[in-house]
Amino acid sequence: MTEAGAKTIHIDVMDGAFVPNLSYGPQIVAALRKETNAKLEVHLMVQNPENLVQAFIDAGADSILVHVEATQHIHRALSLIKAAGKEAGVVINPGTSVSTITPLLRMVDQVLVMTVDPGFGGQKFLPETTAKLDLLRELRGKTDGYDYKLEVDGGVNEATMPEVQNHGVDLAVAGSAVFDGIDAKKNFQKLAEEAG
Ligand SMILES: O=C(CO)[C@H](O)[C@H](O)COP(=O)(O)O
Repeated sequence: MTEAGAKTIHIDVMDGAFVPNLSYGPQIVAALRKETNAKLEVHLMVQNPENLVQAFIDAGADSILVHVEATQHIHRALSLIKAAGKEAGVVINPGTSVSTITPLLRMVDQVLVMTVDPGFGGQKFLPETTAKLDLLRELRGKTDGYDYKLEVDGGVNEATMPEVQNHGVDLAVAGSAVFDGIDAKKNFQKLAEEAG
């Protein structure tokens, strides 16, 4: 993917508890770190992410995203990431409103708005989530100290990319739109070209 021009690799970590699926741990991040200088963005879909952030920092993550729904100590999780000099992002599921994270917006580098319920690739984009992008952009525009990037994840493909771009996203995660089919490099380049 980096040969195709990808600057960031989004790594989905799932624990089989916060989401009904299981993926991998920090070893995969450490292995990738040895192979690439691309930005490694770790999306922790795990319960109590504050217990795991250090392991992913040690493995070489550049940025760590934690779900507000996954912990009673979201401020602690984000503080640990920031204290290590890494980028910190907060993630909200489709059923979570922006007001849940407003006390955190000053401390984050990124807000990831899930455009599907997390757990599986290949799901259908939920258009009702885009109102949150507008609100987050509006808040960022009018509030001193809000300096986060806006990101979406889930169901992003050639058909939905223009829609999320209309809502002003800075970053979009694409899974199946890139990796389904026979030529992931070509898929990525097509999507990146469309995004401009
Ligand atoms: O985090 C996810 C699943 O838990 C995302 O949905 C995934 O990263 C993107 O996959 P796709 O582009 O196929 O929807």
